Amino acid sequence: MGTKDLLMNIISETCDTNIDKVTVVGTGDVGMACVFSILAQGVSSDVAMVDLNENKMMGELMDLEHGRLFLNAKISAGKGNDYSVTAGSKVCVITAGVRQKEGESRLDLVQRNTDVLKAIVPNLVKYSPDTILIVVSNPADILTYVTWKLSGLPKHRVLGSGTNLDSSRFRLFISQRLGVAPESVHGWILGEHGDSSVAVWSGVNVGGVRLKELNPAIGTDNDPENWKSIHKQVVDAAYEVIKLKGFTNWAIGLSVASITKSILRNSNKILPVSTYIKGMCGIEHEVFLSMPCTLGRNGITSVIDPHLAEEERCYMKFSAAKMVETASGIKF
Ligand SMILES: NC(=O)C1=CN([C@@H]2O[C@H](COP(=O)(O)OP(=O)(O)OC[C@H]3O[C@@H](n4cnc5c(N)ncnc54)[C@H](O)[C@@H]3O)[C@@H](O)[C@H]2O)C=CC1
Ligand SMILES: CC(=O)C(=O)O
Repeated sequence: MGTKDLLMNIISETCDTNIDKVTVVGTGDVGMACVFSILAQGVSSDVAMVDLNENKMMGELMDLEHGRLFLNAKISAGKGNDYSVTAGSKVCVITAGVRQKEGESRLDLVQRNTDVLKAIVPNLVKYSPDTILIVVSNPADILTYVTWKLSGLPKHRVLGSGTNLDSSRFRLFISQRLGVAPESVHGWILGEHGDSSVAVWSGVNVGGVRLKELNPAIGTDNDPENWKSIHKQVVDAAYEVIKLKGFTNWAIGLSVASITKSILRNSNKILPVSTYIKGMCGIEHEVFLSMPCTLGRNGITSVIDPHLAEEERCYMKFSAAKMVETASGIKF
């Protein structure tokens, strides 16, 4: 008898299945920020990772495992392109692909990252047919559409991380002007995760008071206080961070953890994520853009009609037209 047998009497098999399993594809800067936020916040206790760059991924796995004493979670990694490790995932987060270099827009990445998705999405669905897919790779809205097409999954189980991040930036910048906490500012950025995003100034409220009632010109060019510049700050935010450190990762990691948590906890929380919006806001094309969506273990269970002001509706249509134009050139 060995030490283990002398120490313990085995009375049943350990349970190897976890209803909250999450896979993250891509263990670059964004993927690892997602993994770390999900683990550190206890969103899931079973995280699998896949990346073509095997050395980087195994290095990340070992580094995290050395901290398992503090995480109490199972962490696994599929060697090379082995997706069997992802089997049974309730949520799969796709962060693989190229990122913007200084001067590039998100839309510039569309064909390169579409090609990357072709190698990933069928494998995820093969091993986790009941999964919910969250697309983070850029351009996130178009790639969510591509993922939906490649996966064959119903619309409510394919979503993009969308403007959950942009809305976080929006609420932060408003909160900084007002000297309150970001969570006490209620405001939404909808539409594209990117340059044509739509700031819903008509709905921004703090302490139950709509700022538009106090300052009817808010968000317009006629506002002497120029609150509109905050939206420009949101649009410029990623470019500014990329200029300074080469990429963005921490905020998107936290944003993805919050979306994942809302799904796994069956929370019915409403978050701005990228979803199929044909038929909404006068949009007639098959596009994915961010709208306030209710999230739970079935994925997206409802989409809120944001009752946009006329000008905001025009911006939303412009955002949709931009997506259609960019998507029309891609081959997949
Ligand atoms: N939606 C959002 O809010 C945000 C999206 N992003 C996007 O996330 C993506 C990833 O960015 P980073 O992590 O900074 O890039 P990175 O270069 O650090 O990591 C990308 C990883 O993808 C892996 N990869 C490439 N092809 C693969 C494949 N076929 N299968 C598996 N793994 C593959 C690479 O080996 C690499 O490790 C970019 O497209 C970036 O623009 C970045 C920040 C925010
Ligand atoms: C890079 C990017 O999409 C972001 O940080 O918003």
